[in-house]
Amino acid sequence: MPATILDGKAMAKAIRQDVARDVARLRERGLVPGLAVVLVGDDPASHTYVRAKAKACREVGIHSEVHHLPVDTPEAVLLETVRRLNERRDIHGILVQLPLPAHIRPKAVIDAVRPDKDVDGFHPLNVGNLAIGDRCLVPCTPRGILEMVKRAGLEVAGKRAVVIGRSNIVGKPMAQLLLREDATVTVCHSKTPNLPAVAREADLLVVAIGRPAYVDDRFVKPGAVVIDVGINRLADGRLVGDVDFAKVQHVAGYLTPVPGGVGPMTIAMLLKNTVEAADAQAKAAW
Ligand SMILES: Nc1nc(=O)c2c([nH]1)NC[C@@H]1CN(c3ccc(C(=O)N[C@@H](CCC(=O)O)C(=O)O)cc3)C=[N+]21
Ligand SMILES: [Mg+2]
Repeated sequence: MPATILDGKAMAKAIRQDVARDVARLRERGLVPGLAVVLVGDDPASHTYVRAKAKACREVGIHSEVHHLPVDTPEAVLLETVRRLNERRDIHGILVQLPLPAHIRPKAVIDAVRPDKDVDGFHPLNVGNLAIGDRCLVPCTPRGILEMVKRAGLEVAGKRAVVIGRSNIVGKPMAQLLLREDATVTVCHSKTPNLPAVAREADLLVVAIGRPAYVDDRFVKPGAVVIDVGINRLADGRLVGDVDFAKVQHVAGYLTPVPGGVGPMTIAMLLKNTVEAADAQAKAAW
């Protein structure tokens, strides 16, 4: 039996409708959630994502603004931009689009964002609070994946989860979230011996390694839930994930497509994080 496809596009649409309702309620109280996206340089993929984020904000009633800086912007100027946004009462979420040009230290920039406006969940305070299990802003992609799994009615507690990839943006926070949901979690990476055998233990397999169609049917236990975080643009313009969809669809029980899987959920969670940040900041101001 072929895998059930987890439709991230449809789920994200439903979430955006929920968020629109939440925004309307905040607006009735005179609170307009505001998101600032800072984009340095002219990377075409980054521009596409930033446009998608702005459109999503517009559709749910979140104020959004894009601060577009030239590729040769000094780090100090970027830091000053972030600090000005930190101090604005009308901006509740700040996202500095990654990757940054090589002359800018991403850590300096991530550390400069006020933790309560850090809608990416990348600041060390949010990372630490996620690990401890305290209140925090959770990174959008892992949060979107968990939301997808729950909306599909799939159980996480007690399951074997394997995460391939250990980035600070996806792999590590994904592992923390799954652990918090009582999964038994293994994190694998390029130095893991016999990766297919380890992956094959998973009831829930999350793939975020950034290699097109790397995970094939040998990595997948029959019936497993397979989440493909990859977005790889091939030379012919096609967008493919890190999972070989054609092969894995015959083995997996559930599978996310690319496009239309994790990507739209990431944007939906950015909207949710922005609304939650606005709500928390308004409460803190009382
Ligand atoms: N500070 C920061 N935060 C991020 O969250 C962040 C970032 N930097 N840098 C880049 C990555 C990538 N990312 C995506 C979001 C949505 C889609 C998405 O919606 N993709 C569509 C297709 C898009 C297309 O067709 O190109 C889909 O999968 O269906 C993809 C990728 C957020 N990122
Ligand atoms: Mg996707």
